[in-house]
Amino acid sequence: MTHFAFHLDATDTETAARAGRWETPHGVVDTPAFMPVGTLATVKGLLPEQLKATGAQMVLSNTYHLALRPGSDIVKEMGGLHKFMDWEGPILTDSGGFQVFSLAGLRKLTDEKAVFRSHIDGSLLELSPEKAVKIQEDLGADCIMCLDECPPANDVPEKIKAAVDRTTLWAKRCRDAQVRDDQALFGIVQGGISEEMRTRSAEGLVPLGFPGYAVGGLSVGEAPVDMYRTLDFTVPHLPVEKPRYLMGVGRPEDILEAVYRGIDLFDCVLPTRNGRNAMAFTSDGPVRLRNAVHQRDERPLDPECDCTACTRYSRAYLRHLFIAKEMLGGILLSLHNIAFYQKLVRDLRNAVNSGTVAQFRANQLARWQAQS
Ligand SMILES: CCCSCc1cc(N)cc2c(=O)[nH]c(N)nc12
Ligand SMILES: [Zn+2]
Repeated sequence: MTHFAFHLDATDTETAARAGRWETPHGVVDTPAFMPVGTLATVKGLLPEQLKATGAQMVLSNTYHLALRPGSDIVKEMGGLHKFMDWEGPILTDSGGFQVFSLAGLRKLTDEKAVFRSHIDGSLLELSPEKAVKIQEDLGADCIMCLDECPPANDVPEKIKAAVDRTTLWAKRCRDAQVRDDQALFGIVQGGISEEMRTRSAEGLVPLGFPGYAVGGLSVGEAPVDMYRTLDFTVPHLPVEKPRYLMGVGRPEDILEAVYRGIDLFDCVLPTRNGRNAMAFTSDGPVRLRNAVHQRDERPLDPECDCTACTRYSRAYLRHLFIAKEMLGGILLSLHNIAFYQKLVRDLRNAVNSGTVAQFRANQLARWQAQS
């Protein structure tokens, strides 16, 4: 693995927060980093140059969806994901397991593989560790994920344990199935909200020597306090010198709390999904643009934001676009929300470098809570 290096530039003195740089074959990722989700090889409604202008360096795509449509073979024939979607920066793909459990009609799950029905045409498909790696090698992302089993947060302990052990078994098979040497394969820690099971999962995965580790199995319905407590006893088991990725998280306050606990990488559909639904994250909390209160409001959405939506348009105009069902509304608000998340992680990086994370967290939470 000659193409990756993670440099820890600063670690906060009072908290587990850190700031670093992750070198990948398609460029450097400054951490903490937020990765916009482009499930079907597009961050919905945004051109790559618009995305780049927000400060986003790395984006996500989804193995399950792309394998079903257009097919990883076609993406490979077109030159791989970077060329296909014209994104020059680093790309991460998920392994597909999470979507098989959450989206597809799971038909059969054994240690060997998962058999499921496509949510598109109902055809019977199967996903094994070896197949998940092969699909991600064909797609050509820089960072790929092991096939894992993510149980519901409130599943019974025996099922959480079984998912941990299957995830470790599958991680070994994924590592042994790799052919390319220019992709970083991450192990995914499972274990629900149980300290014993999280420890079991980390102690099974860390000796396998992955170049980075993801914390999976969270943001699946557990209470925020349970997510934060789980991070408190999971992150210390992960190697300090390797990147840590918290999957599917989250709200701005969740990212704040997770950076505080030592997480480096994040992805979440909230900025783009909420943007398409007229909900904006701002420095003073959420703003719902369809609300009549904005009808004659000439102020910008967020005076502390320098994105296109906030520098060129009023709240009145943004509300008009949504009421008129104009597609520009969803585009502008997706752009703004991603710019908001990029500013949040940028401010957090600066707070780590200046040793002020605890103060930044207290001030930010007070400001957001004052509005809710
Ligand atoms: C493009 C989607 C990226 S993150 C999806 C995701 C989200 C959440 N919340 C958990 C998991 C998980 O436990 N395992 C896997 N593979 N993926 C997860
Ligand atoms: Zn903005």
